[in-house]
Amino acid sequence: MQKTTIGILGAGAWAMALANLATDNGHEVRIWSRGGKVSLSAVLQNADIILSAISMTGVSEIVSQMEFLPLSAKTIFVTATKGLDPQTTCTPSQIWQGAFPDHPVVVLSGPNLSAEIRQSLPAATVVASKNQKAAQLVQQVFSSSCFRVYTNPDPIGVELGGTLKNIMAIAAGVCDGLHLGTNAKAALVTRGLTEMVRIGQNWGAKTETFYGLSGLGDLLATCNSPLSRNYQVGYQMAGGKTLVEVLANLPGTAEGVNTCQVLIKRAQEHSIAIPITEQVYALLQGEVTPRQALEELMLRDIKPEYNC
Ligand SMILES: NC(=O)C1=CN([C@@H]2O[C@H](COP(=O)(O)OP(=O)(O)OC[C@H]3O[C@@H](n4cnc5c(N)ncnc54)[C@H](OP(=O)(O)O)[C@@H]3O)[C@@H](O)[C@H]2O)C=CC1
Ligand SMILES: O=C(CO)COP(=O)(O)O
Repeated sequence: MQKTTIGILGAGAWAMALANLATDNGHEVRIWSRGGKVSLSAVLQNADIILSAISMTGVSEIVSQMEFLPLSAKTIFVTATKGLDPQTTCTPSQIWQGAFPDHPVVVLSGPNLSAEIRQSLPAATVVASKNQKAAQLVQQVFSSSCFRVYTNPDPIGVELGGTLKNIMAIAAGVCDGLHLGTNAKAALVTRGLTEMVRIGQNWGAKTETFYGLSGLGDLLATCNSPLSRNYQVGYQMAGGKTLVEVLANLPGTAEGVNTCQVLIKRAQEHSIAIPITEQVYALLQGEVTPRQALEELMLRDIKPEYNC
């Protein structure tokens, strides 16, 4: 395929794993980070693709900086951040699209623990956009024998899958940390997926997207791996540490902590039932112990599995 120029925003674990994939495929990659030597305008100049893999806390800020910088009219934006904006509850792709309405925006999300990808272990992901050509170009740029990339026409569904599973990964870490067993874990992950689908439907996402790689796939990866920072938050809190203690030693970002807070706000505004998220939030706030959170979930009113 043709060689493209890719500007990558962020130099964290995920940004560098994606940079390696594109470099290995022969593309020109320029990396920007706030502490780095290369200027933002130099990284953006004539870029075919600008990929953001910065934490949610930095997205609005970087978007505002970029609005005043020159861009190629053909530039495609790719967002790989898994979080929600605390002020607006918007997803990263909504922020990028709002600021750059004339450019295609592609969401890249899937079961992609960066430490495994950097070892070239096999993995699959999804690139989703309303602009099919843009998604196909990004698919080609990152596809390889160890990284299989699928396209998808539901960006909000793909993005929410990767974002919401972080909360369930915290809960799964608690489940394993308390040694609650395989039945409990299966129940948690399954009801967690139901909760994710309910939130997604309210947001206008397609239900089937949540049963794909970016939903169920990422849920399975992060709820079962000690490599997941979100899982580690829950696991270590179940072991008696406070959130502050866990975050002080965590390598990198656990987006589920902030996402949980934003989701509580959004669920209240839209009357969405999110019992697991509520318990994770109460735990993170120090309002309940892991055992109390478990008890609250187990003793909820009994009811049918699905609302028919
Ligand atoms: N690691 C993984 O396995 C995966 C991560 N993701 C998602 O990718 C995103 C980044 O994760 P990850 O790379 O692991 O996190 P890291 O903590 O390793 O890196 C975060 C990056 O974001 C930058 N950043 C943070 N705040 C700002 C800001 N205000 N302005 C500019 N840059 C900022 C950091 O810069 P600095 O170093 O200067 O602080 C750093 O480059 C998250 O949303 C995560 O959920 C998605 C899939 C896989
Ligand atoms: O999103 C991820 C894997 O797909 C990374 O998970 P953590 O952010 O919990 O490490």
